Amino acid sequence: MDSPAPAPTVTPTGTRSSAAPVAVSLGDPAGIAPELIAEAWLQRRAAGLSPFFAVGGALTLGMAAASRGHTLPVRQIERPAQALEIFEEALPVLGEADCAPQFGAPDEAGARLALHSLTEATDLARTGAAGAVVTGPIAKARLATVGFAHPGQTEFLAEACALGPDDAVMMLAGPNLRTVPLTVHEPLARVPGLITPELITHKARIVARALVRDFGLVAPRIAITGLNPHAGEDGRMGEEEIRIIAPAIAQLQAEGLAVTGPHPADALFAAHERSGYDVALCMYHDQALIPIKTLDFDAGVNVTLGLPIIRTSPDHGTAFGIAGRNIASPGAMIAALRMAGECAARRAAGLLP
Ligand SMILES: NC(=O)c1ccc[n+]([C@@H]2O[C@H](COP(=O)([O-])OP(=O)(O)OC[C@H]3O[C@@H](n4cnc5c(N)ncnc54)[C@H](O)[C@@H]3O)[C@@H](O)[C@H]2O)c1
Ligand SMILES: N[C@H](C(=O)O)[C@H](O)COP(=O)(O)O
Repeated sequence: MDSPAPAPTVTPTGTRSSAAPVAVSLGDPAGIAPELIAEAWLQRRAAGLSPFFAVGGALTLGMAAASRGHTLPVRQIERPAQALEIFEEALPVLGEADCAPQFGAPDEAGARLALHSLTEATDLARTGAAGAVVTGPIAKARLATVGFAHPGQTEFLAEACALGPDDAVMMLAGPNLRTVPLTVHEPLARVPGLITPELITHKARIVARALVRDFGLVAPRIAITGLNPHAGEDGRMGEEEIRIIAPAIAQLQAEGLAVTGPHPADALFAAHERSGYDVALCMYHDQALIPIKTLDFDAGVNVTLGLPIIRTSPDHGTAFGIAGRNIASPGAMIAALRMAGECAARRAAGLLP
């Protein structure tokens, strides 16, 4: 692969000094999010986490911690800023919305609490009362039953920030890899019709800007995949690469971005290829998410690029099958909290435009 030199990075200083605490939404309370939020607070010092607070769910969080054999000190707060004062002693919880979940058995009350917590946490980040929002995983089909009309939280956040759905870009980031799905929660049969040069250039520009602003890369290298086997093999296995993807890449290169491709996706995630780029822009959901969840499941973070606010989430879902059983690993939740704190500190320090 055509591999430019590694992009230098700018590192923020004082990543624990973000002015406002991080707001955490509960996700589906019957899933693993509450126990992992509790576990992350218990590990806050060793993990070096910035202060955070949960939006609602004091009882839920206590029950979730108990399912892992912990007694969790929880303290109600009335304003986000109070989280900074008490974070060392107790897990701050803002608001009294709650339920008594049966772990592994999602219900309507839980879906309503999840939606309320997500909405409130997002609002707090939008107004600046929270420095970032970390969202617990939701089951989209269950939230749809209580009025959630979006394919996922990414599109919900875009609308809450008065942006179009394509202006909020999903990136999965782990220690070994960053990937972006160009098309996201779409049936596979629709994907070829959704891939356009405009969508590729639009999302690639958002990715490049965000990797500079929020991740401190100086000149991010973006590898763009093909859609078809062998990136179309010169048109013998599909023409999207020739008609759509290559012209978009040429346009981005003309703008001075460090973009390569279209790359055959099958080999792009091998170790020797990964050192040649900072992010892979892939054509559809599973092309992007299979490699990262295979390589980095326990430390993978879903981060939304292009928003005026910072939003991260663990890469996993609700995992109802293991909720409340002291099995779920807190690694990705801790990584999401850490990344939110670091990105908030970068923006607060104004290191980069
Ligand atoms: N950020 C989000 O909101 C988000 C992300 C992915 C999936 N989901 C939703 O979650 C629901 C379940 O999706 P799924 O089953 O495809 O994915 P999942 O991530 O919930 O589970 C996949 C597998 O990984 C295991 N697993 C998940 N998290 C784990 C952890 N922290 N430690 C150990 N094992 C873990 C599960 O037990 C399961 O075997 C769906 O409704 C989906 O929409 C939400
Ligand atoms: N596509 C994501 C995944 O599989 O991990 C996930 O569904 C989360 O999407 P939102 O952040 O848009 O809810």
